[in-house]
Amino acid sequence: MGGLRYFLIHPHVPPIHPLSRYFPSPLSCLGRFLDSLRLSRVSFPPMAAFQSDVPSVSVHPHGSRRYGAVSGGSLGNWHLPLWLVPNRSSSTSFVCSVLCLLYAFSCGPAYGLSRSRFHARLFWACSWAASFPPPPQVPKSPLMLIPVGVNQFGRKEQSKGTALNHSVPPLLDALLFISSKMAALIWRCSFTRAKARWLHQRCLSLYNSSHGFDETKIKEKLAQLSGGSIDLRKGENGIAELCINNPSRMNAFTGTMMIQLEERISELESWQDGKGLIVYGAGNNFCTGSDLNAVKAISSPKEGIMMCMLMQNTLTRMQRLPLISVALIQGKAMGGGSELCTACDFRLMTPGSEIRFVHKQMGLVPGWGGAARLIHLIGSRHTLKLLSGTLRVDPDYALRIGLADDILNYGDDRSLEETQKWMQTYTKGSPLINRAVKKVILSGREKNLEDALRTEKEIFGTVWGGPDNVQALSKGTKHK
Ligand SMILES: CCCC(=O)SCCNC(=O)CCNC(=O)[C@H](O)C(C)(C)COP(=O)(O)OP(=O)(O)OC[C@H]1O[C@@H](n2cnc3c(N)ncnc32)[C@H](O)[C@@H]1OP(=O)(O)O
Repeated sequence: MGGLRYFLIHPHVPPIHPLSRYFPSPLSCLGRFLDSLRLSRVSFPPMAAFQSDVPSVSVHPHGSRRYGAVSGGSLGNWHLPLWLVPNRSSSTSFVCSVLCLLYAFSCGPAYGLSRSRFHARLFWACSWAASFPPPPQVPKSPLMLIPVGVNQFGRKEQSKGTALNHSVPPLLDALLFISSKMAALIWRCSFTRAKARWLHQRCLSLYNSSHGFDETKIKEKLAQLSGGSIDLRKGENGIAELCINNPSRMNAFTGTMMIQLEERISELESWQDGKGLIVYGAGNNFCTGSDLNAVKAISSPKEGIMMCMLMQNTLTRMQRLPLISVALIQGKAMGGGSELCTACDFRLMTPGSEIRFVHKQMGLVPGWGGAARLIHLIGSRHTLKLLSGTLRVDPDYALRIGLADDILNYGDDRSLEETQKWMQTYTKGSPLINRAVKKVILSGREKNLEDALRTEKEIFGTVWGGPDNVQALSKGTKHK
């Protein structure tokens, strides 16, 4: 056993990039896995900074007799300890080299270096280092990979180093290129997935553990307050129907219903064929807010805030679905129920129905995001009237102040069918184009002008030359 064949570049500096807070596990898992392969890991103490960007890599036996080592030089101002891979079979070594590169590539961006700068530096230093020979005890191997290392001893040890004249096997370059490409590809895929998860968590939701939101704990509590259900039916026409189903309590939200609502919204988030969503209540009432029994059971302010965070997260995610959403309001929409209807894009009211923000009479203010959303819908003056006066908002009044978008003809079971018809005008065309429309509205509503314009451009890019666009052009569509 003797001699270095591969080693891994492992940034030693503490994570500084914000993303590294959210992705500790893939990197550390890979690191731990590499450790488990019993590679020799050499960690140099952190250095202050390298003065020069010029790499000076020297090759010399270092540390142990069993492992050759290469150290010294500068990779920007990075301090990079090494993992040394002793001689193993070619296949193990190859897998190790891919893992090492994967790790190195993953660490770069996570440690705050842009991808292109990191790659450029890595390759530059690698090719520089590769032009040096392996330590004398290392047998020549076509699979021998990148001896690169940077540490504060680099310069000191250069003089001690054994620089040998040795040309790199030409195959090395090719293998280095292929394995680095493979590693980059794997890294890019995993990073994209992780990024998507991260965006989903951080952007669609409002609260996470960094805000003191303990989702598991509040869900455990809510799970004890059972009754009712939230039912989802995804139609083949791309319109989903979400039913608040607890008619014996006028569709008031129990704890389990709050949990189920979040689960249904997750389902809708991954429904790629969806265009629209109708939210309605079972048995000719919309929803009368929190189940008063649940309100009593979670009466401590801390738990109340947690419940409020959960519901705000869920309703914000509902509002941010790429689906055109409509609240069908029959009977009563009261308290949290009135807040729920403000999280939809449109509100349709049946004759005799009412929306009422009764919170003040309950010694509360809206907590599911209803006040903030209502101000966006009808302005702060009308919102103040509705909240402070706990006014009954009938369909005419709602239409007048812009809270409702239409009054339906039927107040019974036919109202759902009528809502489906009403939706047709707004959900014509493919899911792709409908979702794109909703996305531009969302970005325009939630982002500042510059960011919204950029997002609009990106969404435009997803439909320009797309199937709907091509079809419209080939039909010679005229807008008479
Ligand atoms: C941040 C969220 C804050 C909140 O949402 S706080 C909750 C706000 N909601 C309320 O306060 C509604 C209280 N309920 C009422 O005022 C009345 O029940 C309501 C809706 C005007 C209907 O009155 P009526 O037509 O006379 O019918 P009723 O009172 O006999 O009710 C029928 C059954 O439904 C029940 N119910 C209605 N709303 C409920 C609720 N939110 N929680 C728990 N149970 C509720 C009510 O208790 C009654 O059940 P039961 O027949 O007595 O077993």
